[in-house]
Amino acid sequence: MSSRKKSSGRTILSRFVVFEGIDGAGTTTQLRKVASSLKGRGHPLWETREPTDGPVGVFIRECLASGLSLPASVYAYLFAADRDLHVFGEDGVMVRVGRGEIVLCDRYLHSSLAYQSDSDHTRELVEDLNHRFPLPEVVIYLDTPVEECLRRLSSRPQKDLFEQREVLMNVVSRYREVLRAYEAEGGKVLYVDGTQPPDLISREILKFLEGILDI
Ligand SMILES: Nc1ncnc2c1ncn2[C@@H]1O[C@H](COP(=O)(O)OP(=O)(O)O)[C@@H](O)[C@H]1O
Ligand SMILES: Cc1cn([C@H]2C[C@H](O)[C@@H](COP(=O)(O)OP(=O)(O)O)O2)c(=O)[nH]c1=O
Repeated sequence: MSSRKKSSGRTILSRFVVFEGIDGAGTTTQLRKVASSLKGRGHPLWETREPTDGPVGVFIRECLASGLSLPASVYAYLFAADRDLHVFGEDGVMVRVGRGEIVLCDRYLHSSLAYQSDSDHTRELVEDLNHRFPLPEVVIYLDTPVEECLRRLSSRPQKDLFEQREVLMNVVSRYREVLRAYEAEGGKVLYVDGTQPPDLISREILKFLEGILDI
């Protein structure tokens, strides 16, 4: 099955599945559970994440962990640079979906649009920097209230730069716009209640994916 579909000009990559949500929403937990289930069914898949474990991604994580308050535009450039290698690199997303793998990715360009677009100027910059990247076939959005996320994050040894109430409240409202625009471009979104027990969530996600991927 072709890995590329055109919709409104943007390439939509079949078998490319992205997990999104604010910090603490449960994306890492769900990606791991869904990956384990799909591997158990014999599907070749790649578990990946942004920021990546590549050189730019590692640098970004160091900046976030240190609380380095760079302008949103600078983070936009950094995430886009990390994404370029992640998507177009020799062992990246494009190559892997092209050879039939399912790619499960914890965060993608939707995070840039939600976290870095804190003004009209940066929103335009983020859109410019990300318009050449292909879109995933599916986004799984973990809809978990900010207060619940903050409660979960409180058990972490340190808070990253964006893990603050006011920041996350703004990110949630931007995610809504971002995902509506993605759906208008032909993307499929599953909005799942992130406060449910983890196993219930992953069962809901797998049921949704069974209807879309040939799994
Ligand atoms: N559905 C859930 N209910 C309660 N706690 C959860 C749930 N999903 C994840 N958690 C817990 O919340 C914390 C953050 O989960 P994680 O998957 O790392 O979130 P994210 O990757 O979105 O930041 C972890 O301690 C995890 O065990
Ligand atoms: C991919 C991406 C992540 N981020 C942010 C979201 C997170 O605060 C941080 C790191 O993501 P992550 O390691 O997924 O943090 P968490 O597990 O708490 O969700 O990077 C952006 O601001 N823009 C982006 O484009």
